[in-house]
This record gives sequence, structure tokens and C-alpha cells, in this order.
Amino acid sequence: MEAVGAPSFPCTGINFDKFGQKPTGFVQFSRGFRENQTIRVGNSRELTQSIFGVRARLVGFELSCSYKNAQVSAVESEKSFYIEKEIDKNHVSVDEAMVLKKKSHEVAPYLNGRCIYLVGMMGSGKSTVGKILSEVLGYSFFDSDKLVEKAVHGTPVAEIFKKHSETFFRDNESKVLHNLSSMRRLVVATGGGAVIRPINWKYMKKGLTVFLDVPLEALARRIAAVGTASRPLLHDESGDAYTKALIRLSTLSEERGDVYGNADVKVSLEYIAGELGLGDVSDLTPSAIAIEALIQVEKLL
Ligand SMILES: Nc1ncnc2c1ncn2[C@@H]1O[C@H](COP(=O)(O)OP(=O)(O)O)[C@@H](O)[C@H]1O
Ligand SMILES: O=C(O)C1=C[C@@H](OP(=O)(O)O)[C@@H](O)[C@H](O)C1
Repeated sequence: MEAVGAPSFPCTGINFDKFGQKPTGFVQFSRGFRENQTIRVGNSRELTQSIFGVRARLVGFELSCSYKNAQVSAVESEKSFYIEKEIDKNHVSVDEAMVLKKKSHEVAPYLNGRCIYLVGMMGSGKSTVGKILSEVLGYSFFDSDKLVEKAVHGTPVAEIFKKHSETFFRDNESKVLHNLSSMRRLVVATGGGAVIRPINWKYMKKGLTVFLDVPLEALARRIAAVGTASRPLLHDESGDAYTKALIRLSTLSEERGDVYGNADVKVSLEYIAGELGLGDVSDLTPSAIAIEALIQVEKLL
């Protein structure tokens, strides 16, 4: 019988104490399905992750159940990874929020109020990851693009490029970064092009610069999902949003060379995904990236 659609089984509460034997747990079935046997854990792999001594386990679930007494074979395998806190040896599963909180408490005293400037190409997650970092560090968050828009009477970035010029935008971007450089306890998501002016590095180096290194294809996917309207430098190409973004991002990346590499710290999503045994960086959550950023900052301090 063809699988009649996978049961929704957000499987939680797995007790890893019995990991490797028959783990206990529970699943939620959509209406009509009836569980007729426990979960079998398939192709699990233990991975030691550099997230300060916790062990991430990649666990594949295989589930079979019956529907109106007809046996439905394993309808889906669910991939999840749980971060296991190795320190207390109880293998109590901890979620990323707790890992983040713990790491931020460890790093904050050494940061001693110094600002964190996130640099990286458009779409690399500077605003998304920056907000998370600001929350766990108890810092204020600023997006330099938004401050430039405010300085130009609320004019959107794309309009500033169109009505004035890129140079006009860059001049205002430098003024914003100069103003921020006299402050403390900030996480700043910079615009992707802030790195092209040496004077901006002078301002940002008063804090710590963190480069979010994301593969171009992942950037293009993310930007295609939200559209290129707000990013004037991606407007010129024809074609679908993904292709347009990928072409322009590739050109910009070539033009900028390894300027992002001047950052104090690099957070490579490919490295994190490799460590976690994930096939694609798009499986990485912003929190996992924020954790790695804190780990890399800690190594520097
Ligand atoms: N780790 C992530 N996984 C998937 N999508 C992400 C991730 N981080 C950010 N995004 C998405 O990518 C887009 C760009 O993120 P954003 O934080 O605005 O990047 P930036 O500020 O560097 O331009 C947003 O739609 C955001 O939701
Ligand atoms: O890479 C760039 O030159 C730019 C990136 C944009 O910021 P995001 O990185 O937040 O998209 C914004 O500053 C402007 O469109 C220019």
C-alpha cells in the first residue's frame, strides 16, 4: 500500500540514557494513524562538536505504523540533532538556547563591553545572528543600514542609491560607523559593503569584527526567498531571483576579494556544518551560528 502521507510525528522526549538500546519516546500521530510499535533509531552518529564540550548526535528515526489496519511501511525518516551536554555525563539533552546562554556568560566578562561588528556579504545573516548575540550578551543591537536610512530622513537604502548615489550612501555609512565607534556594548550588523572603505575598518576595529562566511549559493537562496528589492546592487541582472542574486553576488565577491578576511574572527558555516555532520549549511540555525561566533570570539580573547 502506498504510504498515505507521513504521520506528523514531532518526536520529542527521547531518553538518550537508553541510547543504542531501545530508546523510549513518544510520537504524535495525525488522525487515523495508530502506533503499533516503538521507534527504531536508525543510522545515528555521535559527533563531538566544538560547542564547548557538548556532543551533538545526529539521530535518524524510522517509524512504521498502521492505518485502518493496513500496515504502512516506514513512511519517513526524521532527521534531528540533539545537543548532548557531555560535561555532566548524564547526557541530558540541552537545546541551543541554553548552550548560547552559557557561552555568552563565559565570553561577556572577557569582552568587557567591547562592541561586536558583524561583516559579510548581503544575506550572510548579520542582522539575524546579530540580534541573537545582542540578546544573550545584554548588548544593544544596531543595523547600520537602518541608521543610514534614518540619517537620510527615512529613505530606504535602494532609494538612496537611486536618488543620490552609492558614494552618498557610503559617506553616510562611514559617518554612522564613526558615531558607533565611540560607544560600547553594541552588536552592529554592518552593510555588506562597509568593508570596502579602509576608514570603516578603523572605526570597526575599536571593537571586534566577526566575518560570517556563507557560501554564495546559500546567500543567493536566502536573498531569492526575500527578493532583491531592498538590495540595489543585485538589481541589474535578468533572470529568476536566485540566478540574478547568484550572478551579482559572485561578481561582488570577486571584486571584494578577501577583504572580509581582515576581520578578527571568521565564522565559516561550512566548517560548522561539517562538524555537525550536516550535508548543507542551510540546515544550520542562526543560534548554532551565534554559538560558533561566541566560541571563535572566546578563542581570540
Ligand atoms: N542561518 C540561517 N538559515 C537560513 N536563513 C537565514 C539564516 N540567517 C539568516 N537567514 C535569512 O537570510 C536572509 C538575510 O538575513 P539577514 O540577517 O538580513 O542578512 P544580512 O543582514 O547579512 O543581509 C533573511 O531572510 C534571513 O531570515
Ligand atoms: O554589499 C553591499 O554593498 C550592500 C549591502 C547591503 O546591506 P546587507 O548586507 O545588510 O544586505 C546594503 O548596505 C547595501 O545594499 C550595499
